[in-house]
Amino acid sequence: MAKLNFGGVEEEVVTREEFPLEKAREVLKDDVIAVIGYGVQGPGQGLNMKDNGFNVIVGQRKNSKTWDKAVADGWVPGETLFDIEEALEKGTVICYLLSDAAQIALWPTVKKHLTPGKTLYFSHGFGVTYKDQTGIIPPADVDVILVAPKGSGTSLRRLFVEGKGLNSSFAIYQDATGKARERVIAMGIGVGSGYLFQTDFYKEVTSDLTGERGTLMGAIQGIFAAQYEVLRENGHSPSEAFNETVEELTQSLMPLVAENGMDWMYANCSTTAQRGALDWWKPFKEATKPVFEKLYNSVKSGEQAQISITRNSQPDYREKLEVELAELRESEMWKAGATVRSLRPERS
Ligand SMILES: NC(=O)c1ccc[n+]([C@@H]2O[C@H](COP(=O)([O-])OP(=O)(O)OC[C@H]3O[C@@H](n4cnc5c(N)ncnc54)[C@H](O)[C@@H]3O)[C@@H](O)[C@H]2O)c1
Ligand SMILES: CC(C)(O)[C@@H](O)C(=O)O
Ligand SMILES: [Mg+2]
Ligand SMILES: [Mg+2]
Repeated sequence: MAKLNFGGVEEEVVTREEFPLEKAREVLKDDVIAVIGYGVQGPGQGLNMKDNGFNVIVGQRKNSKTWDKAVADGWVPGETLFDIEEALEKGTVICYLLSDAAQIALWPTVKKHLTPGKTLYFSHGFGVTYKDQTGIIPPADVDVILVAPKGSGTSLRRLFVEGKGLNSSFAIYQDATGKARERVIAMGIGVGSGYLFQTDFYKEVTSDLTGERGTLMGAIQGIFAAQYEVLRENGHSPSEAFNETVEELTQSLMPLVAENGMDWMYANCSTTAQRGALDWWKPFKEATKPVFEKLYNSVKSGEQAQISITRNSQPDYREKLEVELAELRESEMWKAGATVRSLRPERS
């Protein structure tokens, strides 16, 4: 593993150079990798592994939209696409990529097919960390591993196709074969990770649940909405408010942050902007830190997991989510956003 200095802290990471794809293929050459579930991660990881030369099959409910999507993506019924039980039977590595809530309902079926020597693979520490709530307790004679791409399965696939890669964390919960380490790294390389950093199941789930509720998804929408509202309440037009809140960030400034860090983005703005940003980031930090602390505690206590399980286990959870997503989509801010996006020169 390469030792690198992350802001003064030494960490070990696994790069593609030290664990090349050929080695990953060699490690898993006798395996049948069964991707169970074809939502967001299923297609990303499954297609990347297939294109990387691994022996991959998909297990999905027949007569479902996602079965049809799998067929459209090139998986062949009876050859590489099976119903869930058949895929569980054939797979030696079971990639459990159903939604976290659905993993609970299907667990007794999965467990039945986890014969000694098989590998149970997750992309989230959720199921086993919150085992008191999920009932997911793997048998002792299987390897239990995790590769969690740090981003959407959609980006995982897109970046792979572009010859790039998302970073992933990896963890070992149970090493029954003594080979779990090389097998988890081989899976991580196989799904198209740019590099891999080690964690454990607990740290993965607590950081991941915090991140997506926080700056990655929840907090960002909250801050956008607050600023947009203040601008509108003070007489600014929707296009001005949207451009000054979202469009400039995603189109101009975040790419600069991604490329070379925050100070470099600041340095590419006016001295007036820099003065203001340097003065104001601290009050924003102070105002939001208590919310992040509350969030982290709610994750740590298992409350966030329980909410997710309860809400996403209801038979009509999809319809209810769709109503809430539609509320966002139909808000003035995001409707203004749709118009702004349509005006991007590359779209016209
Ligand atoms: N979405 C992401 O990009 C992402 C990123 C990193 C990690 N993860 C993790 O990867 C795993 C899979 O997440 P996802 O977002 O791809 O899942 P998802 O919510 O898209 O659902 C995956 C599949 O579960 C199926 N499903 C739902 N309920 C079912 C049921 N009762 N019986 C059988 N199948 C059912 C759906 O049809 C779908 O094919 C989760 O552990 C998640 O936390 C997801
Ligand atoms: C893509 C995310 C937010 O990183 C993932 O954690 C998820 O749950 O979908
Ligand atoms: Mg997540
Ligand atoms: Mg995540």
